[in-house]
Amino acid sequence: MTLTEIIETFKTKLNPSKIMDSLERTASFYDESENGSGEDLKSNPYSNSASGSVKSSEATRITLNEKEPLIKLTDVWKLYQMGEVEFAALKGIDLDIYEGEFLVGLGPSGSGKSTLMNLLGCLDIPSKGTVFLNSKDISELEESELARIRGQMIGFIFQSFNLIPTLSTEENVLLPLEFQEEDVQLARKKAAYLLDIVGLSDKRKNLPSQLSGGQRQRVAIARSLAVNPPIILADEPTGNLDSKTGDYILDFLDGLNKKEGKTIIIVTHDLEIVKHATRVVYIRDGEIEKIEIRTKNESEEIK
Ligand SMILES: Nc1ncnc2c1ncn2[C@@H]1O[C@H](COP(=O)(O)OP(=O)(O)OP(=O)(O)O)[C@@H](O)[C@H]1O
Repeated sequence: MTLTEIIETFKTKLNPSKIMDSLERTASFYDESENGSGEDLKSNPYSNSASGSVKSSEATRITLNEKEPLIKLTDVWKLYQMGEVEFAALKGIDLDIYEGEFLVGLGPSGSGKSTLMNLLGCLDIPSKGTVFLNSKDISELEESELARIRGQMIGFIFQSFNLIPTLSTEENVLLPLEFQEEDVQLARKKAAYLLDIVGLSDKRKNLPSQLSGGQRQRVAIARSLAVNPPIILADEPTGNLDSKTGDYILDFLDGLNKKEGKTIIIVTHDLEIVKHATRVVYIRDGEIEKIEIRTKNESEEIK
């Protein structure tokens, strides 16, 4: 199925005209470039320099100063109604996350890690308490405003954020750029560049079903980086991966943190991930059990 055919299918079912217009422009660009434009898609479209970095030249500090948290949770509760019974998945979480941290949330199954990630990623709002993103109370924002901020600021590497099965690897990476109304030609250069840095240039035409689990995870990473967000949230990024692919992904995220200053937040069961952390938050039964600050030496000891 060609991209144009996929768009026609979507059109008849959904008809979100703005997105469709944008996708159509992409399709026409594809059709033209299929004939071979000979352009260099591997030069870094995020930067004027050829440093091989995702970092854009316009990347700047988000918070006013380093003492101000990028994300702040105060007395956050998440309650689920189970028939007559109310279940507290999070019980009064207080947590400040600063720009440039590599924060790992560790906890057993059912401790509330994914619930916490949904709140940190502004995908959900707390039942009680407040989540501030760059000093803005997220529950006071309109859904459209929240979606816009989320789209610009946060890249998600979640197992549940599945790739769209009918779109190729490259088209999946292009999607967030379409939502940001990125110039089609630049968007395509960005997608090609990102697929190159996650080592999947040769798979750009493949559908997700034609990729291994680790390759799909790498596409999800490329997609999460497409809009060059300053915050990356990852829920079990190494889950179901062989150790080699898992290490590759963690080293990649580590590089984004150390070289690009991106804020990385990961929740996991995987103790191996701790060695990359600047702080480890231990979660148990919906509460923070303890927080550990890690120095470089401690991180190296674990290796
Ligand atoms: N929509 C929901 N309705 C009711 N209970 C829920 C809901 N979502 C999560 N829970 C419960 O909240 C608790 C925390 O769930 P959560 O998914 O955050 O845990 P987790 O630490 O991420 O677990 P895992 O490591 O197994 O993914 C669990 O007891 C779960 O059953």
